[in-house]
Amino acid sequence: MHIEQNILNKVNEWLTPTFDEATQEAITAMMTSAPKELEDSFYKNLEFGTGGMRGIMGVGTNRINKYTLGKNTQGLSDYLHKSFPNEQLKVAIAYDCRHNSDTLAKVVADVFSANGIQVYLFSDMRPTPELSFAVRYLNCHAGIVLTASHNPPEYNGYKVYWQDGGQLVPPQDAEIITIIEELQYNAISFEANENLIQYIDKEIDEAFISSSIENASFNTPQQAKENLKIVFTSLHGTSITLVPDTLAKAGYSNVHVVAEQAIPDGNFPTVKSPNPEEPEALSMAIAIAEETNADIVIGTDPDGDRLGVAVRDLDGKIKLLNGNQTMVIMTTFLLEQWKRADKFQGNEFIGSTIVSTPMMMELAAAYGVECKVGLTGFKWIAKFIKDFPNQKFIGGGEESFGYMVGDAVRDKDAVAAILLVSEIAAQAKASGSSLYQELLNLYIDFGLYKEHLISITKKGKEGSNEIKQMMVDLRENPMKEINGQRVVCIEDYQSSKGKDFMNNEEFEINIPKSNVLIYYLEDGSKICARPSGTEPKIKFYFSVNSHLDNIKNAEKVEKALDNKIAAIISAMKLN
Ligand SMILES: O=P([O-])(O)O[C@H]1O[C@H](COP(=O)(O)O)[C@@H](O)[C@H](O)[C@H]1O
Ligand SMILES: [Mg+2]
Repeated sequence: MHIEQNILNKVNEWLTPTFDEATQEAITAMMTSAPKELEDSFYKNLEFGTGGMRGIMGVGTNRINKYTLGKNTQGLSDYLHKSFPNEQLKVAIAYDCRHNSDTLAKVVADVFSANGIQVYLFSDMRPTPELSFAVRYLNCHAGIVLTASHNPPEYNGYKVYWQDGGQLVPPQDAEIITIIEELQYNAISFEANENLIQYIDKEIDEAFISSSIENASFNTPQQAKENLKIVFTSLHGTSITLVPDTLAKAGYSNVHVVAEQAIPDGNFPTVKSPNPEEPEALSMAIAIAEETNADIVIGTDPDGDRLGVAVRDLDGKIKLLNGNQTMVIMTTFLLEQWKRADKFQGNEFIGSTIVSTPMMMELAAAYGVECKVGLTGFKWIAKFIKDFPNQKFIGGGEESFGYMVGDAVRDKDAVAAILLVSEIAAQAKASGSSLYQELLNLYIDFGLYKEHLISITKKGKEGSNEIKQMMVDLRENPMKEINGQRVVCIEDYQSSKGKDFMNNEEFEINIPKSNVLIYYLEDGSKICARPSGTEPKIKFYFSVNSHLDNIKNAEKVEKALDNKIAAIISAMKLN
């Protein structure tokens, strides 16, 4: 196999004494046994994606290891010193349940401390939203979480937070990358200053739990809370450290924790994928809910920022909701609470993303609040809060099972979202309704919106090129008609240009550029295509909708919409 010279140059650098023996030995072995893997490991440097940097653990510039993360941290330390001269810099660090997350967290802490930066390091694994909270609580300049969220076990990652508690957004991420790229590996200071590393745990936990309860509790009577039977699973991840405690403190005593999945384990042994987006992830919890006659099933991803919810439908069958459905239920509930408490001042907003359900806009309009819509990634919702300090954020979410209540945490937060969804379910049950019934009521008011996501995995350098090519093909041969419906508008977020085919007018898109295409069809359907920024995948999002006149017809209408999505998928040759 031929490996390009520039890749070989990088490989040779990693065979010098700057790198430890184990690293050098691993590289030497790959040269003969796995040249393709060697190429994938070195052909580029890790990049910031939708949710920080993510990659497979191993040797190389395109892998997660102590050198790539050490270099990131050295670059970030330099950038912090430049951004805040003459200040005692402070950072908070958390990590998840993955292999090496704890040791990599210590490497990151060491490098920051070696650069004279005060470090607050969680003494054990914690959910990502707690880190966002801690950054603000401890007045830190930045924060890091060692996690690859729900990715497969061989992955790890580096989420970076700024002083507002939100993840880095452009152009700041590019500025930091420039500094990191200019650094040599031998410029990393690995020698810890232990005096600057302070371990944190209980105090932050208590503050975080109190804040979650304060933000996501809405006067639910104690009896209603006790009557709600919850099954909860942490899917071997971090949320076990806080969620049962938070639910108990909030008054929910009828909680069954899935014991087998409560054991943190980076192999995620009982699931194919620890991602609540995958219907299979909650199957163990759902089985327990069937046995115990529970009302609601809730599961979180390994870093505790996404949540999956399953509830009983009108026939009592357990039904998994998707991220869009939980998002509209939670948002409506919040808006309704604000309305009832007469809290609206005219400057409130909710937040969502361009690939999430358009129903969010309808909800906002109905309550007379603004819906700000950003690119994919919760960091864009957090940025709205930072950029519009005179407006009040009520809540917001995205299709990929993430939700945020209020602005104490500046990233999606499954801990607060679990409380909120429990409040909704408990209040609905107490009034003889159910969470599912509440969703159907929304469909009567706003139309039945059905969304679906397809992800096509394409790994490595070749896969990444194929994904790029698929996006190029979509741009070069714009679809005029899909499944018998005219394409009435196309938005290209890479060129920031849209075209309305009804009046043949072009328009500018006023949000930052990103490799995303959106098609709108004549019948109100919407299709988005984009490469994932966290995994080697291309994603296609479908949204269709229909009027619903009577709850009794919901199942029939939903089925018809499912069929429509299936027909669109075949028309686009994606199956
Ligand atoms: O993976 P998490 O839970 O950190 O979540 C991250 O990735 C998701 C998927 O991104 P992509 O479609 O680019 O893969 C984003 O929606 C989310 O906002 C981001 O925080
Ligand atoms: Mg996550």
